[in-house]
Amino acid sequence: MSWLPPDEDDDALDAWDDSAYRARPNPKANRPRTKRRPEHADAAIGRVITVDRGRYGVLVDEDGDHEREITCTRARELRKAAIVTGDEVDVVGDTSGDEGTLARIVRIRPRRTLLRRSADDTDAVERVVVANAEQLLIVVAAANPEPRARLVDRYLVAAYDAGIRPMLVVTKTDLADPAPFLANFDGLDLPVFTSAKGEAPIAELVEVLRDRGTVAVGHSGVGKSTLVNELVPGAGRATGVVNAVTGRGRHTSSSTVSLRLPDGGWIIDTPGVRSFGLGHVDPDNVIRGFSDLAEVAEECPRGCTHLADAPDCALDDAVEDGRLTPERVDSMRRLLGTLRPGVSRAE
Ligand SMILES: Nc1nc2c(ncn2[C@@H]2O[C@H](COP(=O)(O)OP(=O)(O)OP(=O)(O)O)[C@@H](O)[C@H]2O)c(=O)[nH]1
Ligand SMILES: [Zn+2]
Repeated sequence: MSWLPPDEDDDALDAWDDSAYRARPNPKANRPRTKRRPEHADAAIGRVITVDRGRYGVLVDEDGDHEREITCTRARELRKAAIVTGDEVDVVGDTSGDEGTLARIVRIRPRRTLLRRSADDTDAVERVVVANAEQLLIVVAAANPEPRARLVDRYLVAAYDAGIRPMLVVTKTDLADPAPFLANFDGLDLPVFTSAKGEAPIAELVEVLRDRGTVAVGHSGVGKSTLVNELVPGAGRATGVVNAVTGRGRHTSSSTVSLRLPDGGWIIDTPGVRSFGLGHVDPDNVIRGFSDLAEVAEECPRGCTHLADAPDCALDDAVEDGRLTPERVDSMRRLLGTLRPGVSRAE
């Protein structure tokens, strides 16, 4: 994991690091660093709930008598390891959380799941989005902005790759009938919720979100923050106005934040993105995100690429006999085409 968020300026962080003085020539300071460093056995455990330019908001003693949010910096020994919202971390130093105090994250605990994306499909460098989430709430609008099945396909691939259970919410059903769009996902074991202005399915969502960590993703302007604000009264997630011409939202929520649900569990709101690169995903794993196709592909010859030019690909037979729609197969093939270098795309 070599990715460092672009807003994390290493030099600025060093100013807070107690080992920064090592940069000055000082013969007496030449002892190995490890000897000077305590093992941090007394470290407190916390959950990262906000990340903002090298500062981490960490909740310690969660659900305990002394639960508090403290502000942390990162220890130099973590080097460039990305610390993301949802990470469980060990913190040392002043963990009182008092005004003006700054503790230090010294370790990232093993992650149970990891949602990742890449800048684009040809870029194998992954960007860690969120750690330890159990569910992915994919939010799309029935209109304004127009829903894109391919973006949802991408989220699904990322979810399976991360070991996270996906769910779909279609908002703005007061503006358009979501049925034609939803037909794309008929063959999937994908829980679907619909939401209209003033009629969000809050009670249903509260049930599926309860006591779990859920990360909400979606294109800018789909109404994700509106939904999060209803789920977490007082969350104050900024909501924006969608440009009537472009259908795009202004970038209103710009950071990834964990919010505690009143009935238990966490919802992690992420900034709206237009694309979700999968350059880090092994092409062989892509089909797992298309579970309706994966089932059929079991009948494929060994080593089948499932691409349009693959001989005897079972996906073609399934389209012919109506078990699969051409759109579904095409959607996966396009995605595979962008991930497999050198393979021509049927665009
Ligand atoms: N008609 C209609 N409008 C909605 C609905 N949900 C949200 N909106 C509007 O859509 C616009 C965008 O909503 P936001 O909640 O800011 O969208 P977002 O997905 O959080 O956008 P970013 O913060 O840019 O990521 C706002 O003007 C909302 O009032 C809905 O169900 N129906
Ligand atoms: Zn095949």
